[in-house]
Amino acid sequence: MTLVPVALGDRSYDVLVEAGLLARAGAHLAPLARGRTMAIVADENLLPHLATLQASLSDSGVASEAIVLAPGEGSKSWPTLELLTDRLLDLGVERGDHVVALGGGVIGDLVGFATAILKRGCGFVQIPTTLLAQVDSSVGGKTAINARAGKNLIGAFHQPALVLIDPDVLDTLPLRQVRAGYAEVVKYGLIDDFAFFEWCEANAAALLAGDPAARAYAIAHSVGTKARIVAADERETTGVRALLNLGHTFGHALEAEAGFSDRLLHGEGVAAGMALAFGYSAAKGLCPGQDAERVAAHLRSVGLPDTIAAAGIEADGDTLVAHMLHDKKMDAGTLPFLLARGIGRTFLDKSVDLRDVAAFLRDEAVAAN
Ligand SMILES: NC(=O)c1ccc[n+]([C@@H]2O[C@H](COP(=O)([O-])OP(=O)(O)OC[C@H]3O[C@@H](n4cnc5c(N)ncnc54)[C@H](O)[C@@H]3O)[C@@H](O)[C@H]2O)c1
Ligand SMILES: O=C(O)C(=O)C[C@@H](O)[C@H](O)[C@H](O)COP(=O)(O)O
Ligand SMILES: [Zn+2]
Repeated sequence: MTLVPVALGDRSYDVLVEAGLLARAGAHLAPLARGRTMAIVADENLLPHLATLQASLSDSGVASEAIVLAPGEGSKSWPTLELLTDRLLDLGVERGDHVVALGGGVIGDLVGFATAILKRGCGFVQIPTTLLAQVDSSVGGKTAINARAGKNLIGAFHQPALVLIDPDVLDTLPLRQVRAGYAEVVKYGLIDDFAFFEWCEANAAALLAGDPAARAYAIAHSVGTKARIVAADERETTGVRALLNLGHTFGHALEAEAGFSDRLLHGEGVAAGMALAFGYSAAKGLCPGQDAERVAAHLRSVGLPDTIAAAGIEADGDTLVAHMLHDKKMDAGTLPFLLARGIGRTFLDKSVDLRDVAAFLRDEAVAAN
């Protein structure tokens, strides 16, 4: 068992990582259940894992009620939030209860936000079931739904009370989803950890093939990095946590063009976005061109998109920049960008001219075609 503490004062919690943990989750959840029925929220693709969890809770003497939602990014929406909060209220969830989010980043973000606002805040537990959720979204307390204007625009910071990670549940995850999650793994190397990027280059194939040792290392290392960054800047106010947004300003714009649908998964948008951030940094002379090419080559080698075209998007630079104006990092009319001086040397640049970004994206789209 790997235990990663997330040190946030009275909001501190543990992340437990262990193969087979789902079948033993009941023992960890029973103290949070307080003898009451636990609500579990999952999506339709998680029914076998839901059954394992409910059996484990039952073995620990905890009754549970499942709420099963439609899978996919579309569930991070007002209608699903309304449906979910109504169901939780019907179940009589109290402020002292802990709702269990069993699923990927969609279920985690949605349940996190629902519990942040239900009765002005009740508890929740993350049991992430995608690689992306195990290495990133289940930790750190960013919760949200999407708005017509863009990604994650309605949300709250709300930390879980516990995160239980069972890497074995990834055995049922489709390869495309594993790849998308891998984008957030390699992100940690690109931000500030060149040695981890080298580990990724050497071990990506094994990780994507489900090798248990590669999985265990990637998850523990990623969660450790995320916990460190979140503890340093919980609410993204000092610029430290903003580093986790590498590739996301570009990526969210691409996701918006895809209509927040399965056409482009979040991790795929982030992969293309990171390649664009490195490409733009190289074009501005901030980063060696060979580093930008090395990042793009690695993403291509694992089957992730490294250009706007490879992401399946046809929008022009101005259209993409228009989406970026909704980015939550906007500050007094300027948009700070995560750029790079090299692999593992990401920084926040507050002097980027959006007209320049639009021109870069125009050129990039032409070059890739
Ligand atoms: N809060 C954060 O810090 C944070 C970080 C990164 C991403 N996110 C958000 O996470 C979301 C993406 O999450 P995701 O990539 O996990 O997608 P997801 O939650 O949509 O899950 C991907 C697909 O895999 C299925 N699935 C999940 N677990 C499975 C399993 N074990 N076996 C078989 N199928 C399974 C789901 O039903 C879904 O169809 C995006 O909305 C993104 O914005 C949030
Ligand atoms: O935890 C963070 O901080 C992140 O930025 C992690 C990202 O991978 C994640 O996609 C996050 O939801 C993006 O944040 P947002 O503030 O741009 O919505
Ligand atoms: Zn992300």
